Order: sequence, then structure tokens, then C-alpha cells
Amino acid sequence: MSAIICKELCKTFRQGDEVITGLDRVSLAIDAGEFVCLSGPSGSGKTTLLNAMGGLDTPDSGAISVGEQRLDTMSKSALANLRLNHIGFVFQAYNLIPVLSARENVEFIMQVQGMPAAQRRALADDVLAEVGLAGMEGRLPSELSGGQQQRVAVARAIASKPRLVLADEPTANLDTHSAAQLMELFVALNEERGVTFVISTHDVRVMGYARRLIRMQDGRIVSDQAQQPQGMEPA
Ligand SMILES: Nc1ncnc2c1ncn2[C@@H]1O[C@H](COP(=O)(O)OP(=O)(O)OP(=O)(O)O)[C@@H](O)[C@H]1O
Repeated sequence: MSAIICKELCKTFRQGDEVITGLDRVSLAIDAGEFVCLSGPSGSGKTTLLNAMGGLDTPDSGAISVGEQRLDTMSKSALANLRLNHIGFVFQAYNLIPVLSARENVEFIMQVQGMPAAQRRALADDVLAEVGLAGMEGRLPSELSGGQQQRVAVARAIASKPRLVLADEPTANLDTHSAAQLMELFVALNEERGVTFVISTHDVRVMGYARRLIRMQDGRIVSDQAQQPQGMEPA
């Protein structure tokens, strides 16, 4: 089953009189359970593509579906619902709420989903334990290392058990050890739960984990290759 299908996606941005290409006729299909890295130089369109896949931004033309659902024709509220329940996002800046504890940050989305307090607390603690943060549930983001904060962000992303996780430069602010731990966590979630991962990165060490490496340039896919995952090479 295809997790994501993009057909001839185009996106341009206007900056004054200038028209900037974000995506230029991007077509690809990603199957459920794949572990994909998007690479390419700065400005090549990786974030624009991830944003389209996550329904955070709408393409100018082309078609995009996630699961069975067409994103480009979906209403704003249906898109918000899809994002809330079916897609996990992990960003470069962890985007945690600084005044909330690790547990409260993870609980926040479940609260929005209307889950009762006791149930969401138990689930948040389970997910935090799963990402290796048992005993740290009550800490504020400022009381956690960068790697731990990113794991809270991953816990938040996977708490609703999404089938798809989109990660935009998730290791950009992490040291080599924390980056390796995060990637091992992604691999485990992919292998044990069958979660589909699409990860944008500049980091060749992160690319080593991918089973499929897609390279972008100037808004286009310039190569798309299956590869044997190598794990993280020493820095
Ligand atoms: N909101 C925006 N307004 C104007 N131009 C934009 C906007 N978002 C993206 N762009 C432009 O679209 C192109 C693709 O940007 P994108 O962020 O997708 O690249 P990227 O490959 O993710 O880059 P990086 O690796 O630096 O994050 C770039 O030329 C960028 O400047």
C-alpha cells in the first residue's frame, strides 16, 4: 500500500518581483513502512516537499495523497484532523512548549483530541519510557539536554500512533551521540511498529540509516535509490 503519492507537484513562492521555485514537477510514491531520507543542498525543496506531504502547505498544482486521502483537495479542517491523528511531525527546533513539563508537552495533543486526563497521563508516560525518558516526565525542556528534548518531541509525534512520521532536519541541533540515538529510535519505530519515515537531512551520517535515498536539487528529484542501511559512520 502506498503511504504517499505525489504527482507532478509544483510550488512557487513570490518574493517581491521574484518567483522562486520550491517544487518543480515532483512525482514519487512512498510505500507504507519505508524509511526514506530526502537530501540535497540548501534551498533544493526538501522542506517544501515535507510540508506538502504533511498538509502544512498546499502545492500550486499536482496531486498528493497520504494513505487514501487526497491532500490537495481536502478542506482545511479535514487537513487539520489528518495532521492531528495520522501524521507525526519532528522538527529541527524541537518546538516544545517551554513552560510545560515533558509529560505535559506529550499530553498536549491528546488533550486537544479530547482524551480523559488519567488516560492521557498514562499514555504520555508510556511513550516517554519508550523513547528512553522514564523518570524525566516532570522536567521542563530547559532541564533536559538537546537530545532529550528531541526525544520528547518524538514522543509527542508518536503518541497518537501515526502511520507516518515526517522529520525535517531532526538531528541538526544534536551532537553525534544524540543524533545516533535518535536515528536508532526511528529505526526501531520503523521496524517494530511499521511506521513510515520521511526524513530531510544534510547530514551524511543520517543518510546512512535510510533504505531509500532521494536527492533533490532546484525543486526537482535528481536521484532516487534504494540502499543498504549502514548506520551512523563516526564523525
Ligand atoms: N515561505 C517562503 N517564501 C519564499 N521562498 C521560500 C519560502 N519557503 C521556501 N522558499 C524557497 O523555496 C526554495 C526551497 O526551499 P526549502 O526550504 O524547501 O529548501 P530546503 O531544501 O529544505 O533547504 P534547507 O536545507 O536550507 O532547509 C528555496 O529557494 C527557498 O528560499
